[in-house]
Amino acid sequence: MTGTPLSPPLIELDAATVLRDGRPALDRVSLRLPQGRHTAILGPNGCGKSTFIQLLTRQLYPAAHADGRPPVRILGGHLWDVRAIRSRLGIVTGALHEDLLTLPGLGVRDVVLGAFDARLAPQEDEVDPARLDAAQVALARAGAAHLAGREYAGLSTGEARRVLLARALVHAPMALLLDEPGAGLDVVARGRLLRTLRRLAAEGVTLLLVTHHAEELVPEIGHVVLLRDGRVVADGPRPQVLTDALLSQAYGAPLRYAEGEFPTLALAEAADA
Ligand SMILES: Nc1ncnc2c1ncn2[C@@H]1O[C@H](COP(=O)(O)OP(=O)(O)OP(=O)(O)O)[C@@H](O)[C@H]1O
Repeated sequence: MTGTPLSPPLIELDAATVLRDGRPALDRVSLRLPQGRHTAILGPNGCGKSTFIQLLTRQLYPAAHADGRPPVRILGGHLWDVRAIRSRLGIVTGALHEDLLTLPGLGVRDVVLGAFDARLAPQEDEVDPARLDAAQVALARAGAAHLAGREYAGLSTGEARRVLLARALVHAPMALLLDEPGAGLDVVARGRLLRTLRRLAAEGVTLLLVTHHAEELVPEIGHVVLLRDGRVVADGPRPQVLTDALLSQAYGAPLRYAEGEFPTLALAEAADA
C-alpha cells in the first residue's frame, strides 16, 4: 500500500550529483520513492548504489544547486539528521557489519539495542525492559531469536545478516533500506533470508532494495530503478524495466533475464564467445 497522494515521498532526489575524487558517482539523479512502495535500485558494480546509500546516511553530501533548492529530501524535509533517518529507515549494510566487528565481545542483543541510541552498542548498562522486549520481538521477526545470547563477532555471515535485520526492525521503521542483503550468503541461506524479507513485506514493511543481484528482486518488488554510471537508465514498474534490452544496456553486455521467486540474470549466449 502506498502513501496517500498528500504524503511526502519517502525519498526524493532532484538532479542530485555526488562527486567522488572530482568525478560524479551520481550524476543529476532524479528519483521519487513514495512511502509504502517496494522498490529496487538495481545496477552493475560502480553504478553508484553505495554512493546513493551514503548520501541518505549523510556520509556523503550532494553538490548544491545554484538556486538553493535541496537536491535530497527525506519525507519532504531536507534538514534531517542521521538519528532521525535511522529511526525512520531501517538500514542494513555491509559497512555496519564491519563497524560492529570492531567491538570485541559485543553481544547480539546489544547490537539490536544499540539502534535505540543510534550507536553501535547501547549507552546504558541498565536497559529499559520495554527496549529489551522490543529487541526480542525484532530478533524473532528476523528469524534470529535463538541468537540473542551469542557474541556478534562469532556469528556466521547468514546469522549476522539476520541480526542486522533485527536491529533495523527494532524501531518499526517506515521502510527497510537493504544493501545487497544476500551478499556472501550461500544459496540456501540467501533463499531463506529473501523469504524472511517476503514475509516482512507481507506484514507491511516497505522494502527498498539496493543491489546488483537480480535474484534478490523478490516478487513483492513492483518498481525498479536501473542505474548505470551514476545515471538513471530506467525508472518504472517492474515488467517495463526488467527487460533484456534495458538490463543489457545498464550492465553493458547482452543479458537474459528470467522472472521467478528468485529471478535470474545471466549473460546471453552470444556474449560467451
Ligand atoms: N572512496 C572513493 N573514492 C573515489 N571514488 C569512489 C570511491 N568510492 C566509489 N567511487 C567511485 O564512485 C563510483 C560509484 O561507486 P559506488 O561504490 O557508489 O558504486 P556501487 O554501485 O555501489 O558499486 P558496487 O556494486 O561495486 O559496490 C564508481 O565510479 C567508483 O569508482
